[in-house]
Amino acid sequence: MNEWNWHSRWPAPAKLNLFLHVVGRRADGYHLLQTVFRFIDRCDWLRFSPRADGSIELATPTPGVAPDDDLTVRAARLLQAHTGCRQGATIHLEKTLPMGGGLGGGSSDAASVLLALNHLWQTGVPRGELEKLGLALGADVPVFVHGRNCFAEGVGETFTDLDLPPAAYLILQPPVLVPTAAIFGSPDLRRDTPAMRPADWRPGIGGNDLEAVACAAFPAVASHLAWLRQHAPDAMMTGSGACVFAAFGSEDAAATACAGMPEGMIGWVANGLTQHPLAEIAR
Ligand SMILES: C[C@](O)(CO)[C@H](O)COP(=O)(O)OP(=O)(O)OC[C@H]1O[C@@H](n2ccc(N)nc2=O)[C@H](O)[C@@H]1O
Ligand SMILES: Nc1ncnc2c1ncn2[C@@H]1O[C@H](COP(=O)(O)OP(=O)(O)OP(=O)(O)O)[C@@H](O)[C@H]1O
Repeated sequence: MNEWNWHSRWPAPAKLNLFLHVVGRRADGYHLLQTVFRFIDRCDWLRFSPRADGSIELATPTPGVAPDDDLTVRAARLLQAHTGCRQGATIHLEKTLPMGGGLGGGSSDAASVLLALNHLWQTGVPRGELEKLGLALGADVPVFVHGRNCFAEGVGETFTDLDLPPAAYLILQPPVLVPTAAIFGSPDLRRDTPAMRPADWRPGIGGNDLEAVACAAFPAVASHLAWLRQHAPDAMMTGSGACVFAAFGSEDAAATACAGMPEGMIGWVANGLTQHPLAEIAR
């Protein structure tokens, strides 16, 4: 795709988990999931400048994250190490997505860095190999590299692609940062939901097994969910929280519910994407 170059502004879209079941646990403690990932049109944005000195610099440090720990920097260095590439880059990251929001913001940033620098450095790593590389950075990174809405299994790295109908979502952003590891580590988490066949899933099937634990630990998640359920009974949490969302029949209906939010509640309308905006790169 020739239109992507060093002058481009690269999107890193958010995801929603349209359902999320915990169906088991691996020996290393990671959980076996079944989930449907849907990309939405709310994004972080990245720009890159080339560097001849081979170093990776983040020009816009993320508040609360040391630059060396930032998933963007770690992704760029991982690609360098994997390919032996001697080129560097300065990364500019414009954050829109909340951290610890269950929208996969940091994971999406990392995936877009892998896709963008693989293209800009011309390192030619095939997408399937990039997905595996991404898994070393986090369980949510591979799906953003994969680029298709899908039913995911394993720890979230085995995909069955899905064509999802258009949908408008109202997403509420409780003012808390939910630590994913603490939710998965809770003794109260149910880990034995029976697995389903990907072909049997339809929109509306399944809930989020992490929701009860997150609501108990973070009352703001519970109160936002309770408010949203008055307008849309199918509302649920995405990922390990904190954000909660519901699908509406139209963007107008979602916007009307959004306009009725109580003072101080943060929420916004987003549309489901048919695929990741970088889905065709490196395919
Ligand atoms: C909840 C989801 O957002 C659903 O899409 C993801 O499963 C979380 O993916 P992520 O944020 O990329 O998570 P990671 O950074 O890989 O893992 C954070 C922590 O969550 C726990 N974790 C994560 C994923 C998984 N399938 N099982 C787990 O038990 C592990 O304790 C891990 O140390
Ligand atoms: N570029 C980045 N953007 C956001 N978080 C980052 C970044 N780099 C590192 N992090 C760390 O990753 C943590 C998780 O961030 P992220 O926004 O991916 O959470 P999340 O939306 O809950 O993701 P998930 O849905 O994957 O659980 C943050 O609390 C932060 O410490």
